[in-house]
Amino acid sequence: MRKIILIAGPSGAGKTTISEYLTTCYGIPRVVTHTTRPARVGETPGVSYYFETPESMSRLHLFEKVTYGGNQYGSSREGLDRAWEKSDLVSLIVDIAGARSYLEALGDQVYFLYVTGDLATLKERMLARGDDPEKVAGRLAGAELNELPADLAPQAHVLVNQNLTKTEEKLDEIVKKLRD
Ligand SMILES: Nc1nc2c(ncn2[C@@H]2O[C@H](COP(=O)(O)OP(=O)(O)O)[C@@H](O)[C@H]2O)c(=O)[nH]1
Ligand SMILES: Nc1ncnc2c1ncn2[C@@H]1O[C@H](COP(=O)(O)OP(=O)(O)O)[C@@H](O)[C@H]1O
Repeated sequence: MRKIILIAGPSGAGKTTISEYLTTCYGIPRVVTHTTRPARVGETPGVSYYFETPESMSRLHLFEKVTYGGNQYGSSREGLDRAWEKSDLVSLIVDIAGARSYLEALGDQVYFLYVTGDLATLKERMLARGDDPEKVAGRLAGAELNELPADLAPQAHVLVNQNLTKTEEKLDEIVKKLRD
């Protein structure tokens, strides 16, 4: 059965690191999402994002959509199917609202990985990564924190990403289980 590893959690928790590990070590592709914002220098269409117009965006079958800074972002059935053509197991980083939409739409095809860590560590990592210090506080409060809601907790596999080697060992076990 085709499956998707949904990766959610606070900023700085290690979602990108985990998604890249899955790609590098297991060839698990990340589902590419869509946006109406212009491509930045160095971004490749179809790799960074699928770059859309509001019109082409409206024709997609979107699981969920958000607007940031006047630009639309969304993940689509089409993008998921394209990733599934490459591999039966794919990953996608989503916020909690997105995770909810996928769990509702795809049920047991979803492996919901909730990555987290203690707030002091997340803050340190974001600053070390070069994030704007003014934005860091915002990302660790309110809805932006992407806390795990109580109703989604039974479906979540919580991974506390502290020691990277231990995290990678857990990911190895997860992939083995999902591919068996
Ligand atoms: N809900 C949702 N958010 C997305 C999607 N694609 C990208 N985003 C989010 O949109 C936000 C802005 O992305 P972007 O313009 O690339 O800027 P940056 O990630 O802040 O450099 C980020 O928080 C992304 O995670 C999507 O398909 N759905
Ligand atoms: N287990 C870990 N130990 C130390 N640093 C880590 C660990 N996991 C991730 N990092 C680093 O922390 C920062 C945030 O990780 P990232 O994957 O970008 O998080 P997210 O995508 O959830 O915002 C990055 O600079 C990354 O290299």
